[in-house]
Amino acid sequence: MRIPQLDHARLLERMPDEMTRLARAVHDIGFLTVTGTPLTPERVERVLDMYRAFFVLSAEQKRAVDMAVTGANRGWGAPGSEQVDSTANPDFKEVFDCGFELPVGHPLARHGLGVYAPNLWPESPVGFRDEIKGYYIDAIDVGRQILAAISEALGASAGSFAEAFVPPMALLRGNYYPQRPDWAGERDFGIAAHTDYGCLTLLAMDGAPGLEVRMPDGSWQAITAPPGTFVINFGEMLEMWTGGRVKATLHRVVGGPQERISVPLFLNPSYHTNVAPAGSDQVIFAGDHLSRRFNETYLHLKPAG
Ligand SMILES: O=C(O)CCC(=O)C(=O)O
Ligand SMILES: [Fe+2]
Repeated sequence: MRIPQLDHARLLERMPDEMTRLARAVHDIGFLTVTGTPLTPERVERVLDMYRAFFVLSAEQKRAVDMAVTGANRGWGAPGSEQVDSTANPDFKEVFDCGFELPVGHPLARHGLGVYAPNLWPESPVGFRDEIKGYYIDAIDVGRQILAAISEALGASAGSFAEAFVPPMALLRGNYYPQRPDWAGERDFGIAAHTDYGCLTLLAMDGAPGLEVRMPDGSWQAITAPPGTFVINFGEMLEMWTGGRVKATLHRVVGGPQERISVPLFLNPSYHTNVAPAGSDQVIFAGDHLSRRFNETYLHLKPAG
């Protein structure tokens, strides 16, 4: 089975064969690639270069924006700061996370919610904040367009979906994977097997190999994409919300001889969106699910004890 390759323009035009392929991809594999979005290869290269220039800074410099001394997940996450699989060791990747900042006076701002925590921006590299923030905004738009197409492909109205993402708890991450370390054993991963927590992940990467997807037959299939092609997958909330019609698929990075940078945009709905199966009488707030998963996986957010 192959991971389907879709075209953004054809999805925007709602071309029937592309919509059918989309509906199958979200259900059967839960992974696909998309080309032809407004996020050009040159733009993605610039974003990758910015993250690369940040990650090569010394640990001492990066510590100025270390999320570990905050109560949230904004800024730098050192190697070993996240454990996405409790049966594996903490991941050897390092990350930089930024998220949605609520406008001053927004009703949710009063609650000091970690999922809308203020961003931490490094002083170096120059231009980092503008480049990354700009990409964050535009990547959310592309993610929303793909979600709208999915909602229509599944027979729901795209409009009813859209308001659930205002304001989004979207998180943009830069992942840096060094070469797989000499000391790494069988429980050590760049990122251990996990499902993403939210709805849709729009994942850019530098073209180096590393990502593996758990296929329906249980095998791990390698996938890579050049800048400008996006790997799309789905998270736990969308699987719940759609009653399993969209799959949240396991994936991992074992790591190899080549270092690697990837940039996932995790598109999550607004805090009070009910992501319980549509039509059920359960209530599961998106913000509660996301906070719980953050608290389980970021070592500095784990409750003591
Ligand atoms: O690096 C990758 O390709 C995947 C990253 C990932 O799965 C994640 O950050 O959730
Ligand atoms: Fe992931």
